[in-house]
Amino acid sequence: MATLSSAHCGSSIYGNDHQRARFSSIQKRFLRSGVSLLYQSNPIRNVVRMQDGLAAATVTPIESEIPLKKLKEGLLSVTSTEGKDAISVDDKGGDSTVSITVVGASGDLAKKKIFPALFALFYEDCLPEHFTVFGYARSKMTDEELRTMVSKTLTCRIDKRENCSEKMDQFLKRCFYHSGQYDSKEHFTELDKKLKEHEGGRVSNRLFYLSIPPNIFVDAVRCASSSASSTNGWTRVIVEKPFGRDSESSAALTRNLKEYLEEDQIFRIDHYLGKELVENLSVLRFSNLIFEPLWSRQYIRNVQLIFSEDFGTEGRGGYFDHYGIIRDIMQNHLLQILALFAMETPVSLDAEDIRNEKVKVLRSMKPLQLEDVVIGQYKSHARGGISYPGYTDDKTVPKDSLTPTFAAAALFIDNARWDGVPFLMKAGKALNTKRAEIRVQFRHVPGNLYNRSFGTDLDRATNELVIRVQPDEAIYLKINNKVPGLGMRLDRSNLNLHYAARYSKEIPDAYERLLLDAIEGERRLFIRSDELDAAWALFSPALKELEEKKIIPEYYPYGSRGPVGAHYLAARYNVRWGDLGLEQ
Ligand SMILES: NC(=O)C1=CN([C@@H]2O[C@H](COP(=O)(O)OP(=O)(O)OC[C@H]3O[C@@H](n4cnc5c(N)ncnc54)[C@H](OP(=O)(O)O)[C@@H]3O)[C@@H](O)[C@H]2O)C=CC1
Ligand SMILES: O=C1O[C@H](COP(=O)(O)O)[C@@H](O)[C@H](O)[C@H]1O
Repeated sequence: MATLSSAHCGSSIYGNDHQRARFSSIQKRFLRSGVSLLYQSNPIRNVVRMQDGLAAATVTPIESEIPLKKLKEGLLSVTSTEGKDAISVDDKGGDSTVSITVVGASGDLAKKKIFPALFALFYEDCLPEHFTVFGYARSKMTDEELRTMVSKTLTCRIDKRENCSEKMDQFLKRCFYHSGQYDSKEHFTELDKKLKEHEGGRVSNRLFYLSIPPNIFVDAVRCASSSASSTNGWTRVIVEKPFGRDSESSAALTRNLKEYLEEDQIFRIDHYLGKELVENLSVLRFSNLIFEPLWSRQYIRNVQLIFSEDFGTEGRGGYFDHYGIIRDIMQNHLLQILALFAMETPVSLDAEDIRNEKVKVLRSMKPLQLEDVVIGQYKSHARGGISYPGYTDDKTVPKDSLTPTFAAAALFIDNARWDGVPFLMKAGKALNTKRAEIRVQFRHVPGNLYNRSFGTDLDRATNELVIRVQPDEAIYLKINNKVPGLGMRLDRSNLNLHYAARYSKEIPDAYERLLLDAIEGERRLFIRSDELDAAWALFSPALKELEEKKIIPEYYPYGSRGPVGAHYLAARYNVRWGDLGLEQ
């Protein structure tokens, strides 16, 4: 019997019923050929994967009596295309390899996030046995210089420091560099040659991470797909945002990418979907009976999605000025959270089932109305003897720029569950705090016996569920509680799940989860093209109007709480921002 060893990298999503059912049908066919498989949830080590109607399994036999006569090196790889009802046995011998090419390796995101995430996966033993990392960019660098650059950004987890430098050395030895233009097929052909050398004749799987400015996405994809695609394994491309700047440009980008790639090869990344607490949203809601019955207009008064940073656009003003905060944060990160929050129960945890539900929510929403948006821009401010620059003080930003660095918006979902419930978003740079959170404010308790204890301010008495995505991850529920003692005094207290106190394990960076998923072919946390279209349809008209009418943003001092207009907007819907209370 073939057995599979267990590990910790894959997620239990692979163990859902639907996938188990598919696996069991493949298992039966295996049995006919004299091999039995055990279902195993870890897809990397055992390479047991179920994806989009395609199920694939690679099994390393441990017991010698397994009848795998026709296979070399004890490896069996089987793929089955659902629907076509076909199983092909691949007996090439040798296993597969994954080559990860970071296109734009000299850039900020590559250094800050991608290489460190790859190292963390390596450290955790989550990368396949045979993998290579290639940096690709125009800058001239040797392999050694890339390694030196990368090494400066690597850290080991606080809870895992053993063998740290040894592991870093091992990882760096797997990193290589190729210098080339993004629009040169010839240069990608050279890369292909190098990749092949490292792949050593194994089945080659290739992941390209486009960490470059969006205007060169299509050039890079054209060249990579024609000159450096895998010929016998998969080729996938991770595309970074921005995916266009409105409906038209986004559709054009999708069209152009699809000239060279199939939709299932495109992994549009929204790193907020890789954050631990965003991933936990569905778990919280669908696996706890106490929440799901409350998850509707009947009990929820409003939902707030809040993002704030306590620094400005420093260093990224050139990019930012072309997009602004609505495109940078709201149309993607906050809207994705909203869709996950508000979707109906998916048929299963399969990527397509989840994404189908997200699209339905997005398509049920009313496009954002101009009167439901407030925009702001930070101005310079001196505090404690330090002077903080205004947005337009950045040399890469035009002095007369009207680009919003802050926005608040009210959105509505026109469906039976959410009719009339305001979903308020607020996002800003250069504010007084750094945080991202979801706040769910519940309705007042009808005929509350204890109303007298709260006076006229009933808002103070309503329950609020806060999911603090970052920093210092937590989920807490504000409840009314009797202050211990002989009297009858109530206060507001928190039932608090504070991650640092509850879990000793360091929370992985979002990019780790997403890179691992892309390697595994798990698409659940990536944006499908119809989701993207629906997301742009909500924001494009208001964005166009804001720009055409040259609406002047409300100026707010660097480090403040942002424009007061945000409060008026909330008040119009009878809402008070939850992050501004005395006890938050
Ligand atoms: N940085 C961040 O925090 C985030 C970035 N992103 C997205 O990720 C992608 C990469 O971001 P980031 O690393 O900041 O980008 P960079 O501006 O640092 O660009 C990455 C690399 O692309 C090359 N490059 C830059 N400008 C041009 C140009 N005009 N023409 C050709 N090549 C160019 C440079 O490499 P070389 O000159 O060596 O070829 C550069 O090192 C972008 O799409 C960005 O929007 C998304 C979220 C956050
Ligand atoms: O996508 C982006 O996200 C970052 C914030 O990401 P976080 O994980 O640090 O919260 C933001 O600074 C940047 O402007 C935006 O492009």
